Amino acid sequence: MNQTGEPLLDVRGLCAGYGASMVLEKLDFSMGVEAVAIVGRNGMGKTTLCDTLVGFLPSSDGQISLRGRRVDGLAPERIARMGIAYVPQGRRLFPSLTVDEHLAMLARGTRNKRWTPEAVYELFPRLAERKRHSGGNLSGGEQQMLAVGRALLLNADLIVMDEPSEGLAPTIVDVLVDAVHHLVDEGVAVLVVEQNLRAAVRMAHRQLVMVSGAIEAQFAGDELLTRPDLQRRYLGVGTAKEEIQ
Ligand SMILES: Nc1ncnc2c1ncn2[C@@H]1O[C@H](COP(=O)(O)OP(=O)(O)OP(=O)(O)O)[C@@H](O)[C@H]1O
Repeated sequence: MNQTGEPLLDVRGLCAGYGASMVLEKLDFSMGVEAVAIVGRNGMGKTTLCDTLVGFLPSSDGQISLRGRRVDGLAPERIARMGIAYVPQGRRLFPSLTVDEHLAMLARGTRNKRWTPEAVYELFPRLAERKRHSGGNLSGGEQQMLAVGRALLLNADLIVMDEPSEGLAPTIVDVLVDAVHHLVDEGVAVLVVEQNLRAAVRMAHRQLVMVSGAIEAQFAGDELLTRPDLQRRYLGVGTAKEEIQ
């Protein structure tokens, strides 16, 4: 919330889907300048929510507001300019462009703005060492850092990340967790979809559980991690030790 009590992002009664098949069913949530995780079983609509928030998928009903301004119905480029950046699953980088070139492409017009390629290199020193490597030659973790760096160069108020820890080594997940905390300290909100519950809990103090296209429950801190009964009920996992990474 800001000083006027208005949330950064407010989602009300959001409905979206593919043709006749509705996936998001009157979904509600709001968030301030904080990190919030969306967790849930496969196929519950998490990626559909991300795609709808950033305008890749049109909503069929409901509202999405960023600092009180409606963004639903706008084109993705417009939503990005208004302050929502997307780090999609799979990262979508250009295999033949170098790290520097990826960042330079978005750095135009970043004068006097908080996030510059230099600031991204400071946040991820590993990327600075790889400046001249092409996207196709980066490790999964480096690709993820570059994808987050690109989103930062849009000087967004909110970054939506879909499964950022997927396929990454634990030490690289640690770097991402630190980066998310740093971003929030810098005033950038992060909405992160995560299958990895441990990573979700470490990145975000507040976790929303998505069931069949709606937010069914909300947890804070590490309660979900320590409660196998809740994991079974909401995430469909067996025992915490066996299945939570
Ligand atoms: N392009 C599409 N066309 C039709 N149906 C789709 C499309 N993308 C996703 N779906 C369906 O929408 C539902 C929600 O999928 P979504 O990918 O949003 O779930 P998810 O919670 O992100 O799961 P996962 O973690 O497996 O990606 C699923 O039933 C899926 O089959």
